[in-house]
Amino acid sequence: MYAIPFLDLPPLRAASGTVRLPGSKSISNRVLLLAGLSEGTTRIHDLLDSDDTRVMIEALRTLGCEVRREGVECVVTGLGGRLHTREASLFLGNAGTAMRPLAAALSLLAAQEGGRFEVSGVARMHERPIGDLVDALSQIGCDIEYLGQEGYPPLRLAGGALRIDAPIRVRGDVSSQFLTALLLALPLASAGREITVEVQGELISKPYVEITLNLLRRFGIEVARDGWQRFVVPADSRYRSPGEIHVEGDASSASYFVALGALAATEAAPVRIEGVGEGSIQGDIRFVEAAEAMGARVRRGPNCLEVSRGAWPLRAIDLDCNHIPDAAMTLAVMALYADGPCTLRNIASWRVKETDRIAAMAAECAKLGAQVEEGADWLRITPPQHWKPAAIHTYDDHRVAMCFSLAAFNPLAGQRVPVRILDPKCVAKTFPDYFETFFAVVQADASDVPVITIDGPTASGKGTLASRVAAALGYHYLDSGALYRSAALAALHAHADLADEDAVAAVAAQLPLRFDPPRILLAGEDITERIRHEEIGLAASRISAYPAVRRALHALQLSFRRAPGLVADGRDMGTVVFPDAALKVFLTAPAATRAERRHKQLISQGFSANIDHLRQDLESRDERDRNRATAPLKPAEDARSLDNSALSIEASVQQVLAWWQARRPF
Ligand SMILES: Nc1ncnc2c1ncn2[C@@H]1O[C@H](COP(=O)(O)OP(=O)(O)O)[C@@H](O)[C@H]1O
Ligand SMILES: Nc1ccn([C@H]2C[C@H](O)[C@@H](COP(=O)(O)OP(=O)(O)O)O2)c(=O)n1
Repeated sequence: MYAIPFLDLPPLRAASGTVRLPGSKSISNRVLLLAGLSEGTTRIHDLLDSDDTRVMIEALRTLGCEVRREGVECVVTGLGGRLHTREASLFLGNAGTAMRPLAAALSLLAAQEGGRFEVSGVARMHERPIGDLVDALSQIGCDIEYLGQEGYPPLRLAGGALRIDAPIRVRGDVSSQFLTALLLALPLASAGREITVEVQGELISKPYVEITLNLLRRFGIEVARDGWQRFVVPADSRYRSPGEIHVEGDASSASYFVALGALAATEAAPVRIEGVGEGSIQGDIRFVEAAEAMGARVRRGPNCLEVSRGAWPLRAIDLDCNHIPDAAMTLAVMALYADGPCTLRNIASWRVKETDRIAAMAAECAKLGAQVEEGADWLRITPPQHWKPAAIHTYDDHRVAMCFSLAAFNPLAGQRVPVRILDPKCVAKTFPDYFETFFAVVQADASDVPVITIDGPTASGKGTLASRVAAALGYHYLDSGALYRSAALAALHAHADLADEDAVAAVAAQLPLRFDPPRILLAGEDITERIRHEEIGLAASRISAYPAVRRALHALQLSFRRAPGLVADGRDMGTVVFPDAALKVFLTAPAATRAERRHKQLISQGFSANIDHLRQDLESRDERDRNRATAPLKPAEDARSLDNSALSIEASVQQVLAWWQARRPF
């Protein structure tokens, strides 16, 4: 996960490959709650592991459920429909799928058995309405207090006395989650009586209610419905664990990859999405039809989709999006690539989600250069004439962050601007590895992928600086010295004569190296520590003077240049390997300082070392690296020099980041 302040996406041109979706958030949290209320044990396969499921699991544990992770499975031993704890405070983050149904279930249980619970969340959760649910529960005798603003969490669920003698009325036109919460919880109060729920107003987001009914059925409860207006929970309903249950991939998360295919994949090399497909119970699967209307070519399989570009530019649409409220946000970004203005209608529920999503999508699309109009429940987007490099604010809303990754495909619309995603870690709500998954299936032109080079003499701190700058930017990291060291070690293993340039180059050309950061494997053997020995450093310095060895390692070094970007350290990164790097740094410190640093470093790693020998070795290495004929150690003409002898590591990192920021267009 990218726990960094921003992530810059370079201009992207193509996409292809396979994506395995994380589990659906809506299904995961419903299944967790139902398993938690059931008697016995439920083994859940493919449960989503994200912020929202974590708060649900913590809440269930607090209430006395046993929840165990067994590898990728999650095993829940439920409460059997009765309270085990009569008082608790539950913190539910920003998870609407935890707040609403837990508030309903705990109000009913507290009213029946006596109990006192408080439910709260992050600041945004306290701005998300819950009054309609509280009203419905109050009608039947639940005692619920608002602890902050009326109509919003936090709540105290303080008991009461249930009287259910008439249909329970609940509004369905703000959020379908209120109805879902009631349907999930009311079986708790069904002893000796059936319970009817009547929806007031036109029910929105019906497919989510369908998921609820479907999962209740899997847990033994058959709710009857009359259209979308009346629902009847049978008398004496009991939650019965199905024993095992599989969670589908998240259909809303699939939307980004469907869009990716529609924008940038060919039919011969489509984007393949595994985890949802034909027969999915999630409403957002119908996003696929909207994408097809815009031009996507989609092949559906039982548990997969394959998507490629059909029409180009995409076709503009005017669509009622009520049935796909979450996935429809993705259409707003696809609209940037359409052949005219796109209008998304009937999306009032966007205003009460993680953020006001209509306002957010409008503001951020406008930053990219689109013309945007919005109404209470609609949004119209006209594609940009000129795309602008924009820093996309994400409002702590995972979907805003994921949607705008698609804006990086602007080269397909004739532009070439990077896109900055602020606070990228907000995707953890539903898809912690979103960007890693995204980068694994997108391609950029190498020349569009930014490179920062850090060259300098031995022990100047290049590796330390470069790896930290890479981590701060979410970029890949190339330690080119490690390649020369690995080649030297491989040559020694192969008993090659280090004086024989051709023999060493032959080994270097066939290096069975694998990078599994921070580990380096040579033919499967972990050589991470081994190559740090001084004798390997000296051997590396020797063989690195051979032009044939340098040629043999050239392509391997270039292959590290992948989206979103690269920080490379070595001797000739800025002069030879990446001459077009966007920022070049030449790092120095006096030999005495460097010898001291290396000495400390080796001692702390448990190696013995003599500082005078180290200094001599270091100076002779500098000498050889500087004076060799091919790719000698020297600053590139356009490099910035940094003498870090008086700088802390952190100060050097900040200096390089400041230089970098000054070159970015945001
Ligand atoms: N700016 C700095 N100030 C003090 N020590 C540093 C600084 N940069 C790096 N070091 C220390 O110097 C040692 C050598 O750094 P390293 O990154 O391995 O150098 P190189 O990759 O240039 O050989 C490490 O122990 C590191 O922690
Ligand atoms: N781009 C590079 C990187 C390293 N080398 C050579 C020169 C160095 O003496 C060895 C080992 O490099 P490395 O960066 O790991 O060495 P130090 O940690 O700085 O001592 O490889 C090179 O010639 N070109």
